Amino acid sequence: MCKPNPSGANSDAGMKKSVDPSVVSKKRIITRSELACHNQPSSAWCAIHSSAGGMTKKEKGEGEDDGSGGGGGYIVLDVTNFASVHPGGDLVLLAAGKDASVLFETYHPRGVPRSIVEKLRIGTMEDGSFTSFYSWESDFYSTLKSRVVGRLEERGLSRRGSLGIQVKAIFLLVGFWYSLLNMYLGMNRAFLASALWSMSMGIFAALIGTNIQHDGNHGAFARAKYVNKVAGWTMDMIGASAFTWEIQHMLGHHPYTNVLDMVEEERKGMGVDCKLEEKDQESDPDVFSSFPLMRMHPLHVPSWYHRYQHMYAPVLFAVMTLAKVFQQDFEVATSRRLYHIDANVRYGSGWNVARFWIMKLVSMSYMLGLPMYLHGPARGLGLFVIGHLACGELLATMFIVNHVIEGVSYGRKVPNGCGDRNNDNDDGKKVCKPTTMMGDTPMERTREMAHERIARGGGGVDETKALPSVPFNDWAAVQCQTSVNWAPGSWFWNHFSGGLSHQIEHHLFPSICHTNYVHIQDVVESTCMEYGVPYQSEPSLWVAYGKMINHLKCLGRGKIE
Ligand code: HEM
Repeated sequence: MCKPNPSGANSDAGMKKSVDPSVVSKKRIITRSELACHNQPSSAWCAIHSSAGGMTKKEKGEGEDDGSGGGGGYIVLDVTNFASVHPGGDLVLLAAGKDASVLFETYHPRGVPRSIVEKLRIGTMEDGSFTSFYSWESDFYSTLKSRVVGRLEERGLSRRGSLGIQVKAIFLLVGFWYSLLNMYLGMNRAFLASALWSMSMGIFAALIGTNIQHDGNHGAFARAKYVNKVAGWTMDMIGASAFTWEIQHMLGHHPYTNVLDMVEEERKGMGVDCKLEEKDQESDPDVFSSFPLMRMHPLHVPSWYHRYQHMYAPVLFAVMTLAKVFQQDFEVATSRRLYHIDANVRYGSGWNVARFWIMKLVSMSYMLGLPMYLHGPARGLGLFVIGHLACGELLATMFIVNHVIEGVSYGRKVPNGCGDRNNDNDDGKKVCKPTTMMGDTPMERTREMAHERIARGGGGVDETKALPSVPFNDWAAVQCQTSVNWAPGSWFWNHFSGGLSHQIEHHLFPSICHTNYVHIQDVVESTCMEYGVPYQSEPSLWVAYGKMINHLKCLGRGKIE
């Protein structure tokens, strides 16, 4: 329940329209539950780490040292009215009601002027409101940003949109509708012919998902926000909800890749489901959404059947999109939450809910209803399922290898320190070093190697320079520890996968169009090397797939707890 606050800014009236920041003291203390109330398009407040705002203590309005080193506290912005003028469109609303530091940092490679942040600022979060997994102290990410933006400018490339993505989008849309049409028209031919067209439709749907909607919803398909919106809607065109995808992918998976909140896991184990605003948002839904069917995180309790998960995983992957279209979308739209993530920011609006139902109805009528009418109920249903199986298999194959694979790290948030040798954390924060399934810490290994390289000199290394300090839980460094590339530098695979083959670059720069990843890959890799941060690449999709299956096999045996 949302409680009124002393200033009245959060009263019922306050919920209807945004607060005029000029009349609200920037020193006003805002609680976590108050922030959580402003979680809708009609009233959207978000918290960002004060260092994300790039502000000094004086600018924060606190006057005195708060002990945060300029980066410990959180400021609160009211972005309700700003959404209509925001260059990234209504993506800014995704931040509503939450700690939006990661979104704020990652979607603005050129930064955001302080004056804008100050204008939107309405207060400061109560001390201790959030305990984040991440550190923002190192200059690793800011160096990456300036080098990547510099490279794109040098080559005359736009950060968002490209001719390549637009031509490809037309080809994929034509391919999808042409396959669907041929599937309809095959009613007097052998079932096999229609089944092949249905598979083709499924493959085009998967590629629309990774190439058009993915960039569109990340704000990377084009410079114009309306074009991005339409590109994002292609998700609904292929039958799934773009809103649910945004909640799961942009609010869950991207900011908190492979991180598991152990308190929530413990609660779940005991059957306790506390209020949304009391839940920790820092947990990646992608690593636990398939549990207990599959064990994708080393801290999940293994069951006997997980021993066989590497065998049945490819079958489960294939039904993945069916589960999204028929179960997850409806559950999220009606409950307005996805696991621990508040989905009100999208499903709290009547227009959005109407759009959800209309698009479901329309897409189901041409993808399922019409084939059933033309081919008969059983054949029509069969064709629909065949299309989805092809779509699900391709999507999962290209996606899962990026985060569930030998060598990749997993993070965990725990209540009282980590307690084991590998994970002693010296700063009292409730985070542990990301480790692999085997318990090693790639970050430590990479930094040791970097120190040795520096000591040896040569190989382009400046031995007069010390290795820059990067905490193991630096946000950008965590992305490099938890994501893996395959076929890096390959123009073809980058285009085919919609940039999934350059997953490290994608996680670091989600708002940069995927056609640019081949142009920035070497910049990211060399900066990682310079800073002693892991950068894992597999030579091809096939090698990555083999390693993913092997990894699932080991996880299934419950080798490491
Ligand atoms: C929280 C307060 C936010 C403020 C004050 C803000 C402000 C801005 C500003 C000033 C720009 C223009 C930057 C430039 O020209 O390089 C911008 C661009 C953008 N914003 Fe935000 N933003 C906010 C949150 C968000 C969030 C939460 C998202 C995504 C979920 C987002 C996505 C984008 C995108 C995609 C662009 C275009 C980036 C580009 O041109 O490279 N913004 N924003």
